[in-house]
Parts: sequence; C-alpha cells; structure tokens
Amino acid sequence: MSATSYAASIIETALASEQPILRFGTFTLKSGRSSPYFFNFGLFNTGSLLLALASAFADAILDAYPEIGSSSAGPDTPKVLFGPAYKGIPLVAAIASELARRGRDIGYSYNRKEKKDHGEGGSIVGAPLKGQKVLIVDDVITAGTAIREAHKIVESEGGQTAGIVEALDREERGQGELSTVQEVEKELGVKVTSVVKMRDIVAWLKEKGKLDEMKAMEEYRAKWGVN
Ligand SMILES: O=P(O)(O)OC[C@H]1O[C@H](OP(=O)(O)OP(=O)(O)O)[C@H](O)[C@@H]1O
Repeated sequence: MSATSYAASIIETALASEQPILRFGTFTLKSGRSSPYFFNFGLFNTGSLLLALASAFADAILDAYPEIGSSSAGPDTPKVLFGPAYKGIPLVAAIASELARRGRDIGYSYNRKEKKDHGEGGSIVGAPLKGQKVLIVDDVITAGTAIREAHKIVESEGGQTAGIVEALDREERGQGELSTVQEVEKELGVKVTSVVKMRDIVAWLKEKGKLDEMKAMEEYRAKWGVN
C-alpha cells in the first residue's frame, strides 16, 4: 500500500516547514504512551501552510464524497461543513473556500464557545444547519469528546451529521480494542474520513527509504495499533 497523494503532500509540507509540524523521535502522549512520532496541527500557522492543509482536506473530502458541492449531489451528500470551536473554525473557512475554488460551493458554519445575547445572538455562526446533511471537520480526534459534542450541536440545530473529517488518524486502540475513530463511527453510525492515517506515514517512510523511523513506527503499531 502506498500513501495517498494528499497524505504524502501533507507529510512533506509538515516536515519541510520552518517549525517542524511532524517530528520523529520519542514523544510521551497524554495517554502515557511513548510515540515515535508527533504531529502538531497547531503549527499550520501561516497562510501558505493553511492553504496546503485546506487543499489536502479538500482532496480527502472529494475522495470520500465525489459529488459534494456539485449539481449532481444527492440528498445524502453533505451540504454544510461544521467546524467546532476553536480549531475547527479556520479549517472549515479555508476548506470551503478551497472547494469553491474548485467549483464546489457548500456552506460552512461553526459554534461559539460562549453564547452571545446581543446582535444576531445564538451560538452558531454561518450557514444554517437546520434540515441539512452536515460534515463535521476537526484537526484531531483523541478521546472523541469534541466530536461527540459537535454532533450534539448539529442535532440540536436540526441538522444531521452525515460524516466526520479529521486531519490525522493515529489508528491506535483507545481503552478497549477499538480506536476512538472506530468507536465514534459505531456510535454515531457515520464514516470518519482522515487526511493522513498512521499507515500513510509508514508507507511514506518506506517509499523514502527512511527505514529506522519506519521500524519504530511498525513496532509502535504492533503494540498499540488497531486491526
Ligand atoms: O477528541 P478529544 O479528546 O476531544 O480531543 C480533540 C479535540 O481537542 C482539541 O481541541 P480543544 O478541545 O483543545 O479545543 P480548542 O479547539 O478550542 O483548542 C482538538 O482541536 C480537538 O477538537
């Protein structure tokens, strides 16, 4: 298996950036696991890096939903991107404009963390979710709290979660045998699409002949990876 072209492109952008976004080494995660790699999505912090990330997201979204934003889109195709505050906000704005640049026009919206009682009020900003099929976008799913919360917001606004897209799937077990992504898919009955998966990073390292890093990743996957 080889890495998807958009995964490879994000991996390369992440490695080449001034402050390395993707690093190989030894990193202790919040879970206590010692990981051979670390992806810091907060470091996609310039216009060009955000554009590269939005473009890879758009590629992954078009791969998963080929008709999105087109005149042939069916009733089950997502019509609105929803980005949970805060990190989902710039993501949905950038991805929606990148999709528009490719001739695919869809709505985007996001929540406020604190309700506003003046002006237009409410806790949602952007395209209405009522009666819409919604694609939730976030950078990472760790314990799944933010995504479950975002799903509740979509439902409470009268929308329907049609799918979820995240930047990175570490493809490792949570508390039980399943990964958080697999648990969320089961629980919400929707597909989670990821721009980069752990297996893409392994495949990319193999293609580039970076065998020490690849070996460390394989060992980690054997210990913590999902089937
Ligand atoms: O799956 P989880 O365990 O919920 O972790 C993932 C969430 O955590 C981070 O956001 P955070 O909650 O820190 O909020 P922020 O976007 O405002 O920084 C991240 O952007 C995800 O939304």
